[in-house]
Amino acid sequence: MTILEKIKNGLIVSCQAMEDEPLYSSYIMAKMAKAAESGGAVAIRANGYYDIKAIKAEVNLPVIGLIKKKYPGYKPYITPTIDEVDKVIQAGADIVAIDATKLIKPGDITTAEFFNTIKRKYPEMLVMADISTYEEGVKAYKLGFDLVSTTLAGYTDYSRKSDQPDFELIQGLAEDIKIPLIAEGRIWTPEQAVKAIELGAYAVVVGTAITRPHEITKYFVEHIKKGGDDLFRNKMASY
Ligand SMILES: CC(=O)N[C@H](C=O)[C@@H](O)[C@H](O)[C@H](O)COP(=O)(O)O
Repeated sequence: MTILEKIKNGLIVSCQAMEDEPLYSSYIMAKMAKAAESGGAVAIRANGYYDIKAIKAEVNLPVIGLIKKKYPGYKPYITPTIDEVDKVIQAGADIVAIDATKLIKPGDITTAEFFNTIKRKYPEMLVMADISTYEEGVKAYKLGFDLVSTTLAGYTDYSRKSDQPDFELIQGLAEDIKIPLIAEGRIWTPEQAVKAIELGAYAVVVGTAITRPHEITKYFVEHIKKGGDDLFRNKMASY
């Protein structure tokens, strides 16, 4: 089975912790990936050379690798230059995810130029386009990317903001591009994951709702507080 066949209609779990997060550790991310594998995930999305390496050693699943790195003066931070691409591939990733927005990347190069450089150097490598709008998704498809993901929807200055997944974008791109469209970003419930697949997504990525316990805790605490406030108000109103 090819990698794309393996991930079809499945759940990809993003196992990422940044330096300022409590679970920042390649050991912990590898265990997170192991847990995701036991639960039936079809692939893992991971950030950083050491995390990717540790995860590849721990699980028998395809890994979508990226390296988040900020360069002064440039906005793209997901695998923004060929140096990060090299490292992602050296770590053993099966797919490399890069910023494929319209934003100019370090070295003043466009997504098209960057993509061509990658494919010249690594013709066999699957490259995922992390995009934020419909136009960027269509452009990535036309450039020859292997997959498109809605990763950056809501995270560029000019894309639609919401606390929900961008279902309109998922549906629009799934209909109009002839390569796998991955639904990613703010998917918190199984119902939302199913909806994304029903709208045409090839697979779904869930990160925070599975692998960022501090955010999951916050989500519960906020709901309890809000519920508690409403309850309190209702109680007061009844006196
Ligand atoms: C915008 C950005 O930098 N997204 C990153 C991309 O790799 C990750 O921080 C997200 O966790 C991932 O996309 C999964 O999304 P969510 O955690 O919402 O399920």
